[in-house]
Amino acid sequence: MFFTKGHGTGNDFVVLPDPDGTYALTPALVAALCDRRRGIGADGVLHVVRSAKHPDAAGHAADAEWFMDYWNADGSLAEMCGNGVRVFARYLVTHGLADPAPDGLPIATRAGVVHAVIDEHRIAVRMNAPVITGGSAAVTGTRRLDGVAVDCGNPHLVCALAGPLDELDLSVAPGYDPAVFPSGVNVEFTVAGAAVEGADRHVHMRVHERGSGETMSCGSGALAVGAVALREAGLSAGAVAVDVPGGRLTVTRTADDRWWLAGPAVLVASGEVDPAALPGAVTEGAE
Ligand SMILES: N[C@@H](CCC[C@H](N)C(=O)O)C(=O)O
Repeated sequence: MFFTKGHGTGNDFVVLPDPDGTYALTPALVAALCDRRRGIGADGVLHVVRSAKHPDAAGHAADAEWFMDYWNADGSLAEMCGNGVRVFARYLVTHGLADPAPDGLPIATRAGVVHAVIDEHRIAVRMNAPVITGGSAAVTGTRRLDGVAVDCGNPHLVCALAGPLDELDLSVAPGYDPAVFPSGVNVEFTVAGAAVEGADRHVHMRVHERGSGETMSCGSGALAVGAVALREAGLSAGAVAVDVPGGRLTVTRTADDRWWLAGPAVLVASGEVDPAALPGAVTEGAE
């Protein structure tokens, strides 16, 4: 299987090109590819397949040629991955599978079609509007933290802290209310930052992702954090700089209610992986 490795602010992915949808990926194969010691290692897999060739995206084929079939490192599927879309767009354009469109390259996801605007260093994605759905709480260590539930296509819980983020132990998954999040949740922990140029708000964030553990960045998580920060500031439009362990993402809500997620997206390596050499000699699903 041919692959490319890429990342957006340290949120890293194995990109698997399969335009005609000949792979039947399995959770075991995805988990083996993402294994950081015995596989390639990544937070998730971006399966690059034509929308028309995948049952989860066939309904979007008229609007978006390409479907980002996103898998978490544990082999679970997710509806959305904001950094993944940006790396996916970089892959399509770099490999001549799509042209950068000035009004945005459409990409189908399980949460609908989003649009990526590409330049040399940054990729901005027009995301679907995040929806604040209410309150809930997360438990980390001995602390119970109130948070705001946000639907970005995938579920998020944004918990603001007074103290430093580096005191949190995110090697253990935070507890959450399964009645509020029956399919699990990505949990963002935030601390307000000092003012930065070009942003109305500045937030530091760490994240524990459903299906991947603590990652260096989460684009949809940054979108959720941006939505909460703008709401708390009483702003109906504005920009939020979100600093994650892997760099900076910018979330912008425009006056006409468009939501943008922007930051770097980089391809770092390409190669071939032998599924038979992966942990558990996973061959099923890799033709
Ligand atoms: N890192 C991603 C989110 C990936 C999916 C998430 N773990 C989930 O299960 O919802 C991002 O950049 O948005």
